[in-house]
Amino acid sequence: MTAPDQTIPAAPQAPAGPAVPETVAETVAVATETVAAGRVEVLVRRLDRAVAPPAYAQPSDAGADLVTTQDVTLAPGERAVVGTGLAIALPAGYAAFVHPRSGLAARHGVTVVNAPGTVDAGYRGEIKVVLINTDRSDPITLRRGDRIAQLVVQRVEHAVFRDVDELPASVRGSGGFGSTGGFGSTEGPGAGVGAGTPGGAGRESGGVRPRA
Ligand SMILES: O=c1ccn([C@H]2C[C@H](O)[C@@H](COP(=O)(O)OP(=O)(O)OP(=O)(O)O)O2)c(=O)[nH]1
Repeated sequence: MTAPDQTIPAAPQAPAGPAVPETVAETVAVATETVAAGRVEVLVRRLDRAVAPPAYAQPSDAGADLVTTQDVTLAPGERAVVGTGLAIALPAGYAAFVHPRSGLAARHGVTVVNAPGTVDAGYRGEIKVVLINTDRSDPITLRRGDRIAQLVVQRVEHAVFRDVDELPASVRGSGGFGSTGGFGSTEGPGAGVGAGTPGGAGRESGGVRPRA
């Protein structure tokens, strides 16, 4: 494998990202080091060889930056599906989440429509970012190599969904959006979305009753 001539740095101001192992021995060494450091190894396939693997700009960052592989101009209110040039294989029990970058959001109103986008462990296609320009007057142009989003890798539980007739009581009950007050809600618990549905807010009935 030859090194790419022109790699798009994932985080230009950050220290260089992880070196890409070139041989089997290097790959094994990197994997061993990763496990020893208590980190999860994520295999990255660079569909666009000029794109570096995702990198954390700071050691304590939760998200690794993703870049766009294309120039894109978004008019006010316009959205676009943008390629990152990367595909990954996550270990079973993990997912990766495509989050907006706060700086882009605060300065330009650019965010991720489906935030956070969910990348399933079994997905092998290119990671795409669904961007939208929420600014009401200014278009924005993003250039190939610009950092547009961040990828957060997390362990996820697989639930066993058990069908029951009643749920255990809780302090919140079925009080939904806004039921704890604020934004004009003056009626307290039970006023929010969800109140009044079967088994409503403040319900006192007891434990789980399995479906007969
Ligand atoms: O921001 C995102 C979100 C998803 N994906 C990829 C990875 C994910 O595994 C796949 C499907 O995403 P999701 O399950 O969210 O989409 P869906 O609309 O529910 O599609 P599907 O029916 O294929 O699950 O698309 C991305 O590349 N970027």
